[in-house]
Amino acid sequence: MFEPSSFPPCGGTLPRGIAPRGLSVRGLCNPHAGPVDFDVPGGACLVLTGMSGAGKTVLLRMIADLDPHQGDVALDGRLCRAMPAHLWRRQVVYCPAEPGWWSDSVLDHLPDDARTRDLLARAGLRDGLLRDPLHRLSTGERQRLALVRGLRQDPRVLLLDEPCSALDEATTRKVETILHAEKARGVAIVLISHDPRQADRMADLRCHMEHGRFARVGS
Ligand SMILES: Nc1ncnc2c1ncn2[C@@H]1O[C@H](COP(=O)(O)OP(=O)(O)OP(=O)(O)O)[C@@H](O)[C@H]1O
Repeated sequence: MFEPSSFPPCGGTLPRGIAPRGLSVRGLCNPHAGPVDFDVPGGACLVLTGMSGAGKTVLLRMIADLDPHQGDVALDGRLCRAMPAHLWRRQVVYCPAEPGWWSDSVLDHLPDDARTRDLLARAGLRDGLLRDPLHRLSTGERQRLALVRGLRQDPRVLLLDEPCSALDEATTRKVETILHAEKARGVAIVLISHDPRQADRMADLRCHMEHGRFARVGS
């Protein structure tokens, strides 16, 4: 059974000012983005903005430990580099702008149970979609399904790359209601959005990226 607490914090003194709570990022960089430093407490949403190519996706992929990087990322003072990758990614869930699927069957990706059906309903998705082949689903349906798949892991951190880019206004609001509920249960969210109104509705913290760096930081 997975026990996050079985990975101890790094002794009494955490390296380079890493926060003892929430998501903490210090000196994170690779050739395409960074270095950046920031903290997202549990229950808060950092909205990441910036022009196409600014480095937003690269930043999320480094936090998820999917791209090579230097610097430190920690959750509740526990360093990513001190933890097996699969355990890190079970807690720190990345939902890409274009979700990947390893089979065409929705049921290969998430179980048909009450929790899934509840999440589907809250995301505005019909139950019957569980029996459909993935290639028949719309872009927006696949986008929301990927979010449901991520939420099924009960993440501590959600890294969301334009999760509503294919959605209409009403469906976007349903997804935002889900994200507010995740915040209320203490999940830290990093959300890439090109929609200023969504940023206003969701952001507790804001960072605007230019050329791989944070050009503006605010709340
Ligand atoms: N593995 C790689 N090799 C070479 N260049 C890369 C690699 N990964 C990312 N880049 C480059 O880094 C830059 C930042 O890419 P990134 O995908 O993070 O942009 P973005 O801010 O998410 O843009 P968008 O809003 O269009 O999604 C881009 O110029 C991209 O081409």
